[in-house]
Amino acid sequence: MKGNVSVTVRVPAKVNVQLAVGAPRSDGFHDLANVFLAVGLYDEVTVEPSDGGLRLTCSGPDADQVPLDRTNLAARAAIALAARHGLGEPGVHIHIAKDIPVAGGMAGGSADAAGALLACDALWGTETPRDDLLAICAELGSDVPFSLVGGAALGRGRGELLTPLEVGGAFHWVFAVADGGLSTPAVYAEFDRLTEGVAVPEPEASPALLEALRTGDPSALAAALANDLQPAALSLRPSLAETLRAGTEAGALAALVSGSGPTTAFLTKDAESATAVAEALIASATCRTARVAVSPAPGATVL
Ligand SMILES: C[C@](O)(CO)[C@H](O)COP(=O)(O)OP(=O)(O)OC[C@H]1O[C@@H](n2ccc(N)nc2=O)[C@H](O)[C@@H]1O
Ligand SMILES: Nc1ncnc2c1ncn2[C@@H]1O[C@H](COP(=O)(O)OP(=O)(O)OP(=O)(O)O)[C@@H](O)[C@H]1O
Repeated sequence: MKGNVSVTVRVPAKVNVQLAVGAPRSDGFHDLANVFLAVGLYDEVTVEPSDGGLRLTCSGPDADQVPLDRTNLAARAAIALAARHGLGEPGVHIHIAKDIPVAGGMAGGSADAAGALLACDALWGTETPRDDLLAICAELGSDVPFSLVGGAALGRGRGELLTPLEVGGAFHWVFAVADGGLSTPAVYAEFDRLTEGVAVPEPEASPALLEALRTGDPSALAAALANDLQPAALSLRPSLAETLRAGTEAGALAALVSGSGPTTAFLTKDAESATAVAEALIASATCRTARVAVSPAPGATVL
């Protein structure tokens, strides 16, 4: 074990620039072609030794929506890592400084899990091999491996089998944060309901989209953005259509629901346009707030 220092890890949010969803599998998950892009909105996870067993605290504007018991994904990550090394019940205080919208389709809980895992590994000096960390991430949730890795990646299987992707430039985004969250399982269930009786094709990554990422071309990426969960999120939250329209009318190149929503994402041509779209979205009163962010962002990083 290393000394009594604290360790802080910074972890990005994500947007799915393509989310192709297949038919439901026998284990209840869906096979995906999930093109993840990490964006520069971050949670920070700090861990330090605790005499009182596992303790969790959270700060930030949405902190009251974050569970502070063992169901929190960050707590589950610490418990899983301790078990992997036979350390028993972890004596650790985990603090989450939360800036990623909660239940917003931006993988906030997954970010905290990846952050806690990396931070505890550093605090405890357990030096877990990267592949083992990724395997623990995959057990914690389908989005968690990407939160560790960051950048851009294609996720196959249920999203946990990652292939890194090249990104040729910076993309400027606006994220409109909605009031309240959407449950990810509920959105997948709505996808199943809406596609009942329809032959759902095998999910495939779009070559045009991968090329747009590779060349860093925002107009080409805007034309290729696609989210198969968007009709389901709109069905559960019809008011999101107004937010999408407000951002498009304000000059965004393209608009889509982020993952399972209800956060909506707007790709813009540059930083100046992103600021203008964010201001217009706030003025439209079709969202709680709007945030600008640049991608790609690095994965979980010890500060
Ligand atoms: C919508 C996305 O955020 C896009 O990246 C992810 O697919 C969701 O990933 P996540 O929140 O890490 O989801 P998990 O915690 O693994 O699974 C939660 C629930 O979402 C549904 N789920 C998730 C991933 C997947 N490939 N198929 C699914 O059907 C299942 O009902 C599952 O029980
Ligand atoms: N560390 C955490 N931060 C936020 N929510 C958490 C955390 N751990 C568990 N949860 C629970 O998970 C639910 C989903 O929160 P989260 O912010 O991860 O959603 P999300 O961003 O929509 O996830 P995804 O994009 O991966 O589907 C919350 O409503 C909360 O009850």
